[in-house]
Amino acid sequence: MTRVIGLISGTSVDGIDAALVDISGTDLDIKIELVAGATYPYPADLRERILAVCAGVAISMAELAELDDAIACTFAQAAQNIQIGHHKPTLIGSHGQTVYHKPPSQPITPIGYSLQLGRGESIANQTGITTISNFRVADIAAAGHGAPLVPRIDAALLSHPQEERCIQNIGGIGNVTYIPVRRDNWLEKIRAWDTGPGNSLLDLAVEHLTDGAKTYDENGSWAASGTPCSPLVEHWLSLDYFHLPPPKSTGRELFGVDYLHQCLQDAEAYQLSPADLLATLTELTAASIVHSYRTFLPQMPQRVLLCGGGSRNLYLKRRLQVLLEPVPVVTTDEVGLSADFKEAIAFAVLAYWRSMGTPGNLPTATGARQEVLLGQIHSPLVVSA
Ligand SMILES: Nc1ncnc2c1ncn2[C@@H]1O[C@H](COP(=O)(O)OP(=O)(O)OP(=O)(O)O)[C@@H](O)[C@H]1O
Ligand SMILES: CC(=O)N[C@H]1[C@@H]2OC[C@@H](O2)[C@@H](O)[C@@H]1O[C@H](C)C(=O)O
Repeated sequence: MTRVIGLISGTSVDGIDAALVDISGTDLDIKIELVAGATYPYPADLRERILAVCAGVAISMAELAELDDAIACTFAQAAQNIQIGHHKPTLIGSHGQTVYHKPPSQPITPIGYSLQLGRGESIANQTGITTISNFRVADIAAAGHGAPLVPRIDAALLSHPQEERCIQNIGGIGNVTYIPVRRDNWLEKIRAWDTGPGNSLLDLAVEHLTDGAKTYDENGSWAASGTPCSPLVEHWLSLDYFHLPPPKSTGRELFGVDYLHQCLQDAEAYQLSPADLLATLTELTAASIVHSYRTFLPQMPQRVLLCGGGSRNLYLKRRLQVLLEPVPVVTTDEVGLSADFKEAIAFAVLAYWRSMGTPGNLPTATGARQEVLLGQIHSPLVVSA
């Protein structure tokens, strides 16, 4: 058994999800136990700086270096905090903070680009624990998107001998892993891609409507008091991304501030109330997820398992249930895997696999030419007495 810490801050940039996990077994036959999980919010000024960079604000190289290390410090602090009261882990898997993601586009740029800040060498030195980071670069070097990487962990932890499942993460961005029944050549039949916006546009809209007083629509109650505007959703669904066949990945570069401004402009013609606007943006998330299943899956799954912060949005969950009828929609908690900490657990597992020489990507998910080892290993400095 190996005790590992998994760390990630996702595209919502709300804070660092940390999971302390005991892992045993090999490759897809692993067992995990979540010993502790916690979210450590970013200090407000650091969050603002990250969001500005994500939105394309220019910074100098010196500022970039400073930001990289400020993020590494908060990640190292999260790793220190999650260990309190527990035996020390031997490994950290840190995703870091994505600040830029450009998928490959054939034939112009066959190699994509994805930048995660919060350098692993700094986390290793601050914690005294070997840290694996930069998980996306090896997949990108193999002509993959470098995302989504969680599908192989979904396959290991959530596949089923009799049930076809979709695992739907709803973070800032949404992503799905379709897992056929676990038999024969099931691994080759897994499909995965980023479905489009998760909470990113909703969060930005709530901030805009409340002048920054609120950052998200708690439980989806505000949207639930409105009505979605169907013609607008139909119009938004005509965006190229939703019709692009997988493998595909996206980020705040597409579904960020500029896209929301376009949505607000489109909405003016319909004179929507704030609640109607939020209901319409929520519907875009739900409809784009379901549209992508109906368009790109070999068949509809027997069950959908939700995870990520958006699984707490009860209105969004209800809309998904209605659009997916008769497929049941539940959360991964209901099958024993934490919906809040699944991504952090995934980076603990990726670090574990890297330490054992096991590949972490699924070429059918990322489009990479082959399976590759993911992550760069950073040993802590040995301080001589
Ligand atoms: N109780 C709640 N009600 C509604 N929405 C919620 C609730 N709790 C969290 N969320 C939403 O979930 C978001 C955070 O989700 P999560 O932490 O899964 O995203 P992320 O990991 O940053 O993104 P990604 O998976 O794209 O990298 C919040 O920004 C908010 O929009
Ligand atoms: C570049 C990047 O950070 N992508 C994230 C983002 O957030 C959700 C979705 O888009 C997913 O593709 C990915 O994260 C998860 C952890 C993944 O790689 O599976």
